[in-house]
Amino acid sequence: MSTVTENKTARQEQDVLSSTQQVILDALTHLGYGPAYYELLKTPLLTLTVRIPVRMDDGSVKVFTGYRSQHNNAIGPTKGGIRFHPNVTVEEVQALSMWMSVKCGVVGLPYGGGKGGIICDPREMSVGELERLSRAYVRSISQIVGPTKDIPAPDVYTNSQIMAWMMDEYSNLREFDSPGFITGKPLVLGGSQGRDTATAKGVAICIEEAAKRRGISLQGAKVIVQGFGNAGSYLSKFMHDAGAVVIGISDAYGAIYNENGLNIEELLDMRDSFGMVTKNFKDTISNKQLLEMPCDILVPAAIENQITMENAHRIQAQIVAEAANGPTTLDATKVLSENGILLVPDVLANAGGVTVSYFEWVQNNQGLYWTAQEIEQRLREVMIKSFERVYDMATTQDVNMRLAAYMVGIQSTAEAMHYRGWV
Ligand SMILES: NC(=O)C1=CN([C@@H]2O[C@H](COP(=O)(O)OP(=O)(O)OC[C@H]3O[C@@H](n4cnc5c(N)ncnc54)[C@H](O)[C@@H]3O)[C@@H](O)[C@H]2O)C=CC1
Ligand SMILES: O=C(O)CCC(=O)C(=O)O
Repeated sequence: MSTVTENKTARQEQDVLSSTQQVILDALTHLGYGPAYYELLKTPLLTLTVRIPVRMDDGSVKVFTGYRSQHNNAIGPTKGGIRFHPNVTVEEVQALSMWMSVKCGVVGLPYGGGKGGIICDPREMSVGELERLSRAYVRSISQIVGPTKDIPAPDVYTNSQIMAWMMDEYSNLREFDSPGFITGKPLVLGGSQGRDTATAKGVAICIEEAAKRRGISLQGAKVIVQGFGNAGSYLSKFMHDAGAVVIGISDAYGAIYNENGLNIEELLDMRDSFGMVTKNFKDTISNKQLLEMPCDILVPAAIENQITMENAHRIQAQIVAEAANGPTTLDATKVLSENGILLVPDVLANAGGVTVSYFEWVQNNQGLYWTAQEIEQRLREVMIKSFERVYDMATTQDVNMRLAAYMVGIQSTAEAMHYRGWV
C-alpha cells in the first residue's frame, strides 16, 4: 500500500548513487587523493542479491528479493541497518552502504559501511510472516555477515523484535550465542541502553550545536519534523523537552500542522509501531506542504529525495538537520547553502544511531554493560566533537557542510586503504 509520496522513479534511484559518487569524488579531490582511491570507493566491494521464499499465512509461498551491500572494509567490519520497504532497490542499498562508510568516519568508529534491504511491505504482513522473512534473510546472507565481518542493525520499518529474531537465527546457524552479530536488540538480549533513542539524541545534539552557531535559542524555536518513526518521534520529544515548539509532523500518509504547537506527548501515545499517526486526524496537509512551512528548524526524518530542486528555493527554515538518510539532493544542498541555511548533513546528524550501535557491540564483546547515563555522556562527547570537526572543515575550506562531512568521513577509509597496500 504505497502512497504517492513514497513512489520513487528509477531515475531518482540512479541519482542517489551517482550523486553519492560525485560527492565522494569531490571530497577525495579536495583532500588530494588520486584517482586510484576513487576507483575503489566509487562502488561497494560486495553486493549480494538474495531471493527468499517465505511461506505466507494463507499457505502460499511468496518469493522476496533482498540485498546486503558492503561498501569498504579497510578500517574494520562493515556496519549498517536493514530496511524493509516496498521501494527498496539495489542502487539505494548500495548508496546507503556508502553513506555508512562516510558516517562511521565522521564519528570515528572502527567500521566500514554496510546496508541491507528487503523489498516488502511489513505493514501488510502478519507477525508470523515477518518472523519467517527475517529468519530466512539471515540464512541467505549468513556467509557474508558476522560479529567480525558485517554487523546489521535496524532501519526503516525494522525494529528490536526483528533484530532479536535475526540474532536468534544467526546463533542457531553458528551453534553459539552471538549477540555481537547485530545491534538494536532488546535490552534483555544484549541490547544497549539508549539505542532506541540514539539516532534522535544525536540529531538533537547537532541541532543544539547548529543553533549556537546561528545564535538561535531553542526555547520557543519552531520545529517541523517529517516522519514520526524511531528517528522523528523521539526527536520531536527531545525538541519539545528542550523548550522548542514542534509545529508540524508527518508520516507516509500526510502531515499535521498547528502554528501554536502540537501536543507531542499525545501524538507519541497515538502512533503505531510503523510511525503512523496522521490517520487519527481529519485536517491533514501533504508532506510537500509541510516542508515549505516557515520554521526555525526543519528535520526531514523519513526517506530520500524530499528536498529537491523542485522545492529547495521555498524552504524557509534557518537550520535543516537531516535525521533521514539522503533527504536532500546534491543540487538542493547547494541551493540551501546559497540561501544561508545551515544544513547538518545526514552522515553527521543521524550518526548517533550507529555510534550507540558501536557501544552495544563493544558491550557485547566485553560482556560488561554501561548505564544509560554513561551511554548518553559518551554519545554527547562523540557528537559534539564530530560536529566541531565538520563545521571547522566547512569554515576553513570554504565548502558546504555536506562536502565538509564527506571530507572528514572518507579520510580514514582512504588512509586505511593506503596502509593496507590496496592503493
Ligand atoms: N533507526 C535508526 O537508528 C536510524 C535511522 N536513520 C534514518 O532515519 C530515517 C527514518 O528511519 P526510522 O525512523 O528508523 O524509520 P521508521 O520505520 O521507524 O519510521 C519511518 C517514518 O517515516 C514515515 N514515512 C515513510 N515514508 C514517508 C514519506 N514519504 N513522507 C513522510 N513520512 C514518511 C513513516 O510513516 C514513519 O513515520 C531513514 O532515512 C533512516 O535510514 C538513520 C540513522 C539511524
Ligand atoms: O546502527 C547501525 O549500525 C546503523 C544505523 C543505520 O543504518 C544508519 O545509520 O543509517
